[in-house]
Amino acid sequence: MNASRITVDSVGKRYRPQSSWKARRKEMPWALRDVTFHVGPGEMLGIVGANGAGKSTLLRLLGGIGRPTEGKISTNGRLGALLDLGGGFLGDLTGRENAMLAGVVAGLLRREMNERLDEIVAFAELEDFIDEPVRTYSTGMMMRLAFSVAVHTDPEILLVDEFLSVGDLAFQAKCHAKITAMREAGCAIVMVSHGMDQVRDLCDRALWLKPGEVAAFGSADVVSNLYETEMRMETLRRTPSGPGRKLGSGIDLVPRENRFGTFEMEIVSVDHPASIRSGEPLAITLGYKAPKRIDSPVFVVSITREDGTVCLDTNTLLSRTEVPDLTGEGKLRFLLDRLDLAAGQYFLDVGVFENEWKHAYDYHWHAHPLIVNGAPNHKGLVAPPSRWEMVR
Ligand SMILES: Nc1ncnc2c1ncn2[C@@H]1O[C@H](COP(=O)(O)OP(=O)(O)OP(=O)(O)O)[C@@H](O)[C@H]1O
Repeated sequence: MNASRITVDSVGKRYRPQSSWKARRKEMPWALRDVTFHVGPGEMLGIVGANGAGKSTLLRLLGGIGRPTEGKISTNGRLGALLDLGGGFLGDLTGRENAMLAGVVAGLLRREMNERLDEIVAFAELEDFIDEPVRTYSTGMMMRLAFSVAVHTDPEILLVDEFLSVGDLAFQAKCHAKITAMREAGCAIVMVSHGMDQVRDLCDRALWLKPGEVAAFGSADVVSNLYETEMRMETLRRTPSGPGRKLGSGIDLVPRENRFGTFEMEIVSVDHPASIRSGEPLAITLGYKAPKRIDSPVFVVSITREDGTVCLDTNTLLSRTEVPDLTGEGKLRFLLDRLDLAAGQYFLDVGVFENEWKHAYDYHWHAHPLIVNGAPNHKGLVAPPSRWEMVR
């Protein structure tokens, strides 16, 4: 039981150029180099890194697709892989037929799959569509089916590529619960993710890849913090110095003081009440301006206390709000049904980020004050509705 499910020893991968004789003589760069780790039963490893860092290459190698150019990978256990969000399905076959096929490919008998199909379909919430061809499915439906099949084939090793970024919140919660149950049953999981919160929440350890090298490997908390620190440094490096700008609300924004980013896209207005009573709703409307098209940026809102304590920190990725590619000017609203904070002085920090968190386009830090009044019967940070009762 204690033996590793996955052992990766000094693995490197260099693709062979396919195109011309001339290209073939040129050496390709290493897509991966010197990667070493192991994943034991019940452990979960997150792989993080920017585009082209080698995450999918590593996941594919773990799944037995292709061979490492150097080093050795050994796996010990039945493999379930979810590498391309259901892209492996055949469009003309129905959901049921595809599920059956995927299960048999994963090593189950047809009889075993027949017994599990109802459960698979119910988990994927596709009862009404399972006999339709999958070409009529949305990406979300395909992903739900692929995930459901993968987790119902009793894998001892599960490889997943970004699956948790698709689908609604309720389904995500179900996936999380299923993953926890699988880990408790001894399944080793490797997940590629761009979301550091997800890595922190779900994974024990994380591997940060940069093109051709391992940038860090260790506890999920430490590695995701390092990754985020690098993102902050990159934002600072890219922030041009220049004149400040006054927002309509009278707020002064000064680059490198309370404003950071490349400013390829800007937050041009932040509308919110200057003060609210504890327990009231809060709406923050962000006006943006993007002279050139920005691919699905991530909007961020956090509420911090004067002393730097973060009271709330959320973003469109975390709340699974799809932000389309944006050009020109527009607005976006963040709504909090109630803000149960203790009375005091807070700041709304707002930002818009590159969709893989590589850097900020525009981030306003401690520029927008918010005063919370009321809540006389609470000390501390939060002040939800409360009462005392004598128990007899
Ligand atoms: N089949 C292939 N043939 C040649 N080069 C490839 C192939 N697949 C990937 N590469 C190259 O290997 C490197 C790593 O790519 P990989 O897709 O593994 O990165 P990634 O971290 O998964 O990126 P992304 O987040 O964009 O999916 C890149 O330089 C890529 O161009």
